Amino acid sequence: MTIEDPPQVRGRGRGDLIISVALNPALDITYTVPQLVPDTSHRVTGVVARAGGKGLNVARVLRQLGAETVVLGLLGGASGEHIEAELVAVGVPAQFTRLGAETRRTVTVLAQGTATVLNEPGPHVTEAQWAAFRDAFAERVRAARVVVLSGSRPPGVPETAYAELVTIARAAGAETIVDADGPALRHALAAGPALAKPNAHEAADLLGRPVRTRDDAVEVAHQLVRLGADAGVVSRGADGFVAVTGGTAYSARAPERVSGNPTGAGDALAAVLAYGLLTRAPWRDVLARGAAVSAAAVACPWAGEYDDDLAARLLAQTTVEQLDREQEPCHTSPPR
Ligand SMILES: O=P(O)(O)OC[C@H]1O[C@](O)(CO)[C@@H](O)[C@H]1O
Repeated sequence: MTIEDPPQVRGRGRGDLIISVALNPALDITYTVPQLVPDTSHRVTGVVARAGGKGLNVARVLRQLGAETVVLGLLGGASGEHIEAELVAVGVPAQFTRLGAETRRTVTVLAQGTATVLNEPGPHVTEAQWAAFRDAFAERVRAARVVVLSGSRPPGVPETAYAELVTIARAAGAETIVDADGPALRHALAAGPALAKPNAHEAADLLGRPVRTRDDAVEVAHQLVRLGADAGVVSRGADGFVAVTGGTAYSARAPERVSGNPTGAGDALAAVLAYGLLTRAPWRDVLARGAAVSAAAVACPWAGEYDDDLAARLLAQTTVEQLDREQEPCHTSPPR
């Protein structure tokens, strides 16, 4: 199956639910300083604390897109309570497996158009807590059509975690998007997700060298497909992203550079791709919308939302370029 060929059989009368998995949510602290200078102290001119982590950002954008979504994740301590209260306040449904330890914080320092990000590793998760989460996921995924698996794993969650969740989701008839890196991405690819979406930095590991150019990104997107995904998308920050499915590569980019906070732009792209899988919109339209919405997310000061008006204006001028078809080797395995 390629992304362009919608599956003929849908689930057992399931609705339009998209699950966004948040194994390592975070209280995202964003500081603004006039200038960031290492080895000096700084007066912070702006402080914002918001519920974040990739899974939460994806869910928020899905909600803004009009999708029905629920966050499934792991949470603990006072920052966990803050996160849960905030999700209730913004109307994003969530179901968390409780941890004894404190949910992490991340710190983003905005200065002169740059964003410096410090991500804590997260709380330790026991085997029993991971098993409890997996059971809750297996139950809930039966009602879902699409699952987004994004972000880092807290200590204690195995590197096969996303692979296990892809396998459970596929068995339940739901499609999966994986946004991860390192061994977690490799294992998840082998489990056959519908789509993998690392950024260029995260994908470098698969190429064995930095992903610098568009050609590098195309090469590694093909690699994502060879390793098991139906489609591979590699995001390249302000340069947009490349997407490969069915042996064909596409490049999409917003028509202008948007200044602001790029944190969470990749999460906005993952949300649009998930919504595209759900609606089976034409692939090119999904890619154009992904480029417009992720660029419009940069205009918002915090991760997990995008500027609606800007997204509509950018979308009207976004073009998706089809690149060369890859020459398939003779020994490729048959499509699933
Ligand atoms: O899960 P990680 O890969 O550690 O990334 C977490 C961070 O990334 C963001 O989700 C932005 O992509 C932030 O909200 C922050 O929490």
